[in-house]
Amino acid sequence: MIEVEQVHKRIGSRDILQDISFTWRENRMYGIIGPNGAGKSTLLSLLSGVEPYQSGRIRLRGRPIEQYGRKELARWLAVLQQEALPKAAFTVREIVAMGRYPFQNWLGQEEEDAEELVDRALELVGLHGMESRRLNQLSGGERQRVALAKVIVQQPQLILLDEPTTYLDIGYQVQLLDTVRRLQKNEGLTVAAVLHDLNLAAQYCDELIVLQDGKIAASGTPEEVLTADLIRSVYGADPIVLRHPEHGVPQVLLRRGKDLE
Ligand SMILES: Nc1ncnc2c1ncn2[C@@H]1O[C@H](COP(=O)(O)OP(=O)(O)OP(=O)(O)O)[C@@H](O)[C@H]1O
Repeated sequence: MIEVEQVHKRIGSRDILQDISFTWRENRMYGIIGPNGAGKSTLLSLLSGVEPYQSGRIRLRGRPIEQYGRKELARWLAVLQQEALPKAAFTVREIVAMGRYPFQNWLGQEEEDAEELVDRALELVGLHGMESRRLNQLSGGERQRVALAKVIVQQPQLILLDEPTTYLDIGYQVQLLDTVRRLQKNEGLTVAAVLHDLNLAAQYCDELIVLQDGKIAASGTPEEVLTADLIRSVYGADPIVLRHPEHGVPQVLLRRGKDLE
């Protein structure tokens, strides 16, 4: 689905990403983790085709990403970014329906019944009944769910999520990631999410990539990657790593400073 080969991204005189290589397959959920400023969002922008890079190669379904037109990319790749929602006072329903733009002809018509898709997406994210509310009348968490519904109506093969759980309380964090994971499994999609919460990353992702200073510090299954040593060396925190009592995946407990004992 995605092949990234020795990609290098420079902004000004700074190397933001260096020597990035990996292959992502269909029907998998990938997590991108790492400290602030490591290059996670930049990597996601490169994969979505909106950012150029200096050297290396990104191939989507065997074709270099540069060869795709905007609309063609949007027909099978969707990015969840709350900041990318329109600022003006559109209704929830209007915004979610905007996810169908790539499928419309120049008259704004399309073959699929978009209304039905919008209804289903609103239902899936629990926003049914709020469809005529305006975006500026919603909380951060509700807006995040609008952004997910807009992604769902796009019916993408690949979903890129940039910190999707920001603004969400723990109940909605689990609900959002459950929805994404169910969709990924039911439709056989590829999903990649930048996540700060290592415990959620371990529970939802098949594989993780750890970025540090623009380079891949580790990659593999959560079991392989989330060790106390790795977390210490990448984040400078000294954690306790346990197994989840139900799922067996690694879970990270933080320790406060020794002087506070
Ligand atoms: N337009 C830009 N101009 C200059 N530097 C930039 C630009 N965009 C990003 N950077 C720098 O590139 C580095 C990587 O940024 P990026 O946003 O990809 O990191 P991140 O891992 O997503 O961080 P965070 O966890 O804080 O969101 C940072 O040091 C950032 O300051």
